[in-house]
Amino acid sequence: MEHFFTRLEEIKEIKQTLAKRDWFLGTSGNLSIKVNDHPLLFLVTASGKDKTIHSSSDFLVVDENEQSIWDQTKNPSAEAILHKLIYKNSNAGCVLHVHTIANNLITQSFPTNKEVSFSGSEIIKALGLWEENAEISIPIIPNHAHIPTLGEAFLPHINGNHGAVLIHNHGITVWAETAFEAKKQLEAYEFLFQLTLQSKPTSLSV
Ligand SMILES: CSC[C@@H](O)[C@@H](O)C(=O)COP(=O)(O)O
Ligand SMILES: [Zn+2]
Repeated sequence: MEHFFTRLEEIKEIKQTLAKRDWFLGTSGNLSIKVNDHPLLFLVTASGKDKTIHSSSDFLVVDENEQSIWDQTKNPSAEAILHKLIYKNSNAGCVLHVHTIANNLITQSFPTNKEVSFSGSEIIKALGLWEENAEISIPIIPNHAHIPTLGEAFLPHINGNHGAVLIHNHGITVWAETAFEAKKQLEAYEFLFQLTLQSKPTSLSV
């Protein structure tokens, strides 16, 4: 139980920090953190809430079928299936999804089902790449309105315990083994998007 409350505090703190940055405009975004491996249980944001307002009912515990195990009065995030797929196919412990102007604009610059690559910035080290001239690539998938179809497009890109997928004209989903790492990586990606959009086009390649 101590483990549960520690995880809850971690994800609440991330929600508060990201809310201060206006990364949950229009009720967008969803966050989760794993609380048990077998059976899979994770805390995930309730669907459709104003995520800049914080209360004790912000998160639900859901199982591997994305069903709330205690509270039936609220629905889990509509995108809980993506979080579930990540937890079932990696050792990730935390998943963060945000819509920002920068991550939307980046997807508009490139075709879907391709990837966008970044290099030449020190912040790439925050993504775990320490070699000189390291390059990081992020896939861009179509924004299927049917969430199981979105899940099918997402699944092939879950290739490790940390990673990221851009959804066209929608947002980014980032995962990592810990909440600290997931937040750090999300911030590094958003830094790269903003840097690229505000720089000359030469730092961007497909
Ligand atoms: C209102 S934003 C669009 C939503 O459908 C979705 O993309 C989102 O990020 C938030 O959905 P939610 O069900 O609150 O987790
Ligand atoms: Zn979304």
